[in-house]
Amino acid sequence: MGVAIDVQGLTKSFGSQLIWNDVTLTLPAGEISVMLGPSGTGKSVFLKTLVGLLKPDKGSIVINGADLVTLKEHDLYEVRKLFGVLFQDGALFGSMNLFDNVAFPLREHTKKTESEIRKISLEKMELVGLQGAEDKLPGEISGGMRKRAGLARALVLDPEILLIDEPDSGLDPVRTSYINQLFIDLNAQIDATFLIVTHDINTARTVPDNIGLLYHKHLAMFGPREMLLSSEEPVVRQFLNAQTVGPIGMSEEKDADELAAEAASGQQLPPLPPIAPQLGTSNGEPRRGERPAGEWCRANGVIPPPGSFQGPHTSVQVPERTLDQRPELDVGASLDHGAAS
Ligand SMILES: Nc1ncnc2c1ncn2[C@@H]1O[C@H](COP(=O)(O)OP(=O)(O)OP(=O)(O)O)[C@@H](O)[C@H]1O
Repeated sequence: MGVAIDVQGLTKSFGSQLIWNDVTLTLPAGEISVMLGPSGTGKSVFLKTLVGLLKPDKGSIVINGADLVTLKEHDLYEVRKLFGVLFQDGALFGSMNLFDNVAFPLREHTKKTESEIRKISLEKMELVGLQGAEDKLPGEISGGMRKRAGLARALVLDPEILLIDEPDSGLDPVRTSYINQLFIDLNAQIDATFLIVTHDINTARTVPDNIGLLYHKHLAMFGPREMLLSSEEPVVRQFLNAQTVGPIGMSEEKDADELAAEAASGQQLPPLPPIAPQLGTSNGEPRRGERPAGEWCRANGVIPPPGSFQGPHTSVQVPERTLDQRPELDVGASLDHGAAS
């Protein structure tokens, strides 16, 4: 279970508006990847393109040897069954109760009997902690419950790929933690490939195996979590540390004058914070894509910031870093776990 998605040279525009150009990355099978980026950089457009709802101008999206971009409508329909998608608001039908919402894809896309549908739907509702809420209408429940109902619905067809758009939008930090834990536990149980779009920096730091950053109409970087979290690239540092100092401005990237003024006033990005330990499963079983903490840093001669990986269960020794071994912008767009083994 869980398939890799191999994206090569993907480009998307709407009319004359280029959204992103030449995006190349591999989402590794069974791992959790997070896509970050300032508002409007086309993260949702990327998810919709992956699932075939939007057609790219150029490039390929290869899953199990088939390129989604060139598939005929009928074959695309079949490949789409590999996907479960959780949209921002759960995208539930307001007039249907939660059970009927969750059962909907099974009734639409399978020939299962009503008793089979009931069994599967209740099982997925239990998985996301919604047992007992079957008869509630979407309008009667909280945003967090709606997201979990959307997740149960995304799971009923046993997807091999889960695309999740801003699961934390509108959730308080505690519920965000619960839903993040749910993703990690689900990933360990069902072994699907996850791609999560988020603005939540804590989620980005602790949940994924891999992180990508869309910025200025391209994929600025994509790679193992430790690579991004130890990166000295200004745009990565600014974004992952939620700073105003750096190349990203309020509406777009800052121009040379603004950056010069920032430098002249002595404003600098603060030092990198420690790399937090990756969140584990709640039952202590290893994650699908689990690697020893600090492994990427060790393999690449990068010293993580002081205090990194200091969690309840981890304490790691890493060697001296040589600066010229640091990853550079753009070069990490394809994963190189081989280097880390
Ligand atoms: N169907 C469409 N037709 C035309 N333009 C679109 C369409 N869908 C999205 N866009 C444009 O693409 C750009 C990227 O939108 P998208 O929603 O993917 O950004 P995002 O990175 O997900 O933003 P946010 O973080 O704010 O949710 C926006 O300028 C948006 O207006």
